[in-house]
Amino acid sequence: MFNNLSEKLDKALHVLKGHGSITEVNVAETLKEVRRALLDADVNFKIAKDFTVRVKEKALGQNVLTTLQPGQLMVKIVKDELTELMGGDAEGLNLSANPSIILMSGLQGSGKTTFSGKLANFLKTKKTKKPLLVACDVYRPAAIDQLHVVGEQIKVEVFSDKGNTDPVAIAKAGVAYAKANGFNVVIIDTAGRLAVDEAMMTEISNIHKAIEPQETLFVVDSMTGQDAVNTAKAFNDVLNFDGVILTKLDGDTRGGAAISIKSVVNKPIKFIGTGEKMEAIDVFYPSRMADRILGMGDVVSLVERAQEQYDEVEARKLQKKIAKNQFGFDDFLKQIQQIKKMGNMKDLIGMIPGAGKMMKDIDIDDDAFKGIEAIIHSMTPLERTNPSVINSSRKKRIGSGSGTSVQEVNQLLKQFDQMSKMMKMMQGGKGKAMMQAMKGMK
Ligand SMILES: Nc1nc2c(ncn2[C@@H]2O[C@H](COP(=O)(O)OP(=O)(O)OP(=O)(O)O)[C@@H](O)[C@H]2O)c(=O)[nH]1
Repeated sequence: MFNNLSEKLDKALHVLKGHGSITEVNVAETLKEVRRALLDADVNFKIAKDFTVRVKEKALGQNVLTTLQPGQLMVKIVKDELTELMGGDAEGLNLSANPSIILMSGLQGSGKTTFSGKLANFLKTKKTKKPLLVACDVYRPAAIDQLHVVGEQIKVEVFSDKGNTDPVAIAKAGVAYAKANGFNVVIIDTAGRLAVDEAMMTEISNIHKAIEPQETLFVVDSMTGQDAVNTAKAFNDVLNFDGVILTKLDGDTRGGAAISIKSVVNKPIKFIGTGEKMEAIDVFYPSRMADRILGMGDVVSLVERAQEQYDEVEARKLQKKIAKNQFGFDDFLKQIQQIKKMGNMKDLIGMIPGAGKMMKDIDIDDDAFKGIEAIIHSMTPLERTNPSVINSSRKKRIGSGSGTSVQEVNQLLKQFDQMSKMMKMMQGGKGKAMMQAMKGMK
């Protein structure tokens, strides 16, 4: 996420981060570089210019150069301004009505259908709501099918009416169905077009008038940069929407949309989409995003994601197994699956302060665990619970079964052995011995 921008800002702020004396001249030079970095990230020219002017004014106002740690203060000012630019505080959804109606708008392919599913899943699991999805794309039957597939996947009911060509009527019928059947949130997925056009705007505005949603959300593909901002403006002029959803932030987006959208339409970004899976949704926190852009990581979100996957009962079972030396490959597999549920690896690593920069040239694919999983899947139940039985002929069989080499099998066995020892030590509180063991690990 935003690798290029992070790298450029890091370079721009290098001097201020304590790598040289700070003078009025290099502060000015730094700000010029910051502006260049923002422009390269496709941030609107005026926004980038105003941003640096504000940072400069603040720096002057706080007499940065005379403070004890001018560099750090400057970085803080940049961070605060970046946070402010992206919206200040996080803003949630208004779900006070029963049912609360949420209308999705946006261009075709922006990710409306996917996000509708993600949001329904999010509200169901986190806010214990009972959502209903309503399919209002009357032009593409495939779009209705897609929403049904999503609904099945997350176990949320989908309301549709395939023969009906009137999206307003479907939306109204969907809301009536929700009221009659005890759904307290209605998420209405609408049809998008390839570009902003009058027919689409009239249609969405008619749906909007007819159902009076509590939340009208505008979904936009962050990869489209400045176009995203222009489209947002066009939709906002017609719908006066309540919030923006930025999708595809997991890709190689330059970041311009995330930074500029709030100041152009004066509406908060409420959620971001970070992948194709239903779990790849995050509440948008401007301050955490600023931390990430400035390479400071986002430990809070990382811990939150870990907590979401944390199952106390399972954790206790695991603890007992470790204590009894019974931690096997099946348990290991479960752990891997839990990590995978937390999101894609590059994204997770980017949340660790400093790690994003360190790992920027290393290609971490989402299937980083594929080899390990294949090896474990090729083991027999006995081998999984009791790896010591794995002799050389078993290793050969596992290697050919998993499409890996005997060396790879050996490597995994060795790492697993070291890890088991380490976990045992952690249980016993033998910190020093654990450090010794860790030295031998990759
Ligand atoms: N990588 C990534 N892909 C996404 C994300 N959100 C959606 N997609 C993908 O983007 C494509 C378009 O998403 P849809 O949800 O079908 O878009 P839509 O806005 O409903 O499009 P129409 O129904 O055609 O109007 C699909 O292939 C999704 O899997 C995201 O956050 N990250």
